Amino acid sequence: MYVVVNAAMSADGKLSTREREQVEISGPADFDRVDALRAESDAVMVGVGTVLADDPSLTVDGDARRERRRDAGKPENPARIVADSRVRTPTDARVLDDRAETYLLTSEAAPQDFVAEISEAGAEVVSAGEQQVDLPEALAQLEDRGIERLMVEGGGELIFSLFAADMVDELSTFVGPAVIGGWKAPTLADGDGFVDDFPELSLRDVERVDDGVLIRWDVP
Ligand SMILES: NC(=O)c1ccc[n+]([C@@H]2O[C@H](COP(=O)([O-])OP(=O)(O)OC[C@H]3O[C@@H](n4cnc5c(N)ncnc54)[C@H](O)[C@@H]3O)[C@@H](O)[C@H]2O)c1
Ligand SMILES: Nc1nc(=O)c(N)c(NC[C@H](O)[C@H](O)[C@H](O)COP(=O)(O)O)[nH]1
Repeated sequence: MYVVVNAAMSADGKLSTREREQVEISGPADFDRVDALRAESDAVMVGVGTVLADDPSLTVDGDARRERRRDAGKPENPARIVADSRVRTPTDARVLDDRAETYLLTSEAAPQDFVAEISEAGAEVVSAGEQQVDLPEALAQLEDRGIERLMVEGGGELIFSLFAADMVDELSTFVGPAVIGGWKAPTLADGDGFVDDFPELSLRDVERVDDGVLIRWDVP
């Protein structure tokens, strides 16, 4: 599986405010690039923190892009994946609508009645790990179901775990023209953080987009 992480951060490296309120960091050209990236992917993944904060739909916006996918014999929208160890996704979340297939990755710690409810609401539940989703195991199960190219949109906790599991192949960050600040505001990689053995990145390219900068890194 090839894993691309994409996120937008403020000039000071934050993904959103300390209230975890979504901020439009990207401009129109960057949002359009994100839509194209979604359309090129077999699945788009977020952590449940992002579902609770933003209620994203994670579908492809551009009609022509959805049509191209159909012409290529693919579903109109990529699958959606939510890492949600204990099933905190609300049953009325947009990721559970019928516009795309949705996988909920959970752990053995997920209450069985929540698992039943979320399956009834339309998600396919994949269980891996004891307390937290075991990402390598869960993503291997999804690879068996044909997900080869995965785009991850965040947030910071999930992105950290993917780096910690050495599962990221590519990182794109749009750095936008705002300062958000705040000790508690989510950053690109949160979780426990690394103290040594930092993942090394190799700079692929840098481009001016909207009023910010798009930086693309390979993770060798
Ligand atoms: N600017 C951007 O590009 C962007 C993108 C996405 C999210 N965001 C923002 O990020 C914030 C949410 O980020 P976050 O870090 O709070 O949550 P997150 O989206 O990273 O979700 C984290 C949650 O995922 C679950 N999870 C399951 N298995 C896990 C694992 N192995 N490792 C880590 N988490 C696992 C846990 O319940 C954990 O609490 C929101 O404020 C949202 O607006 C911004
Ligand atoms: N690329 C990007 N630039 C931003 O400025 C920003 N705030 C996000 N945030 C990502 C977050 O996950 C959002 O929730 C989804 O981008 C919304 O997705 P939908 O349009 O609802 O599908 N992402």
